[in-house]
Amino acid sequence: MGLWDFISQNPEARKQFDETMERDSKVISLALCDCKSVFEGLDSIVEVGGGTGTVAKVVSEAFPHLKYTMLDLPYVVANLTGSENLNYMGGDMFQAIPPADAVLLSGFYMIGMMMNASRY
Ligand SMILES: C[S@@+](CC[C@H](N)C(=O)[O-])C[C@H]1O[C@@H](n2cnc3c(N)ncnc32)[C@H](O)[C@@H]1O
Repeated sequence: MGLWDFISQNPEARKQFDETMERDSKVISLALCDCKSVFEGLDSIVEVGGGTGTVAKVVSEAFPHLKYTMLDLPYVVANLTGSENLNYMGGDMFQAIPPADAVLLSGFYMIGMMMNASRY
């Protein structure tokens, strides 16, 4: 059983995973907001595997002109509420990623390396 299957069936493991990711994501968010040039010229962005939306909330608030879409598995985003420029979307990145000027992947490389998963 893979990591995502395991934590989808174990709510306590998912909670601990999300809390760990959120702590990490706060640091990433602050760094991203300090690098305004990263978002220059972009009207839209899709964050793939954004978890509970820590990065999405901070970046979409800091850059209100940006149409921000955050994609994660349907059960992960089911109870998240977006804003004027932030839309949470449930789906499978291996099936479809909505079009945008840029794609943001945060935390995937590290997890992929840890899992040695060929899908990453
Ligand atoms: C390493 S975490 C990234 C955490 C996130 N960047 C954050 O700020 O908290 C990877 C995320 O990818 C999601 N994920 C896993 N497989 C996915 C898939 N096939 N399609 C979309 N999201 C997926 C997981 O639910 C998890 O939230």
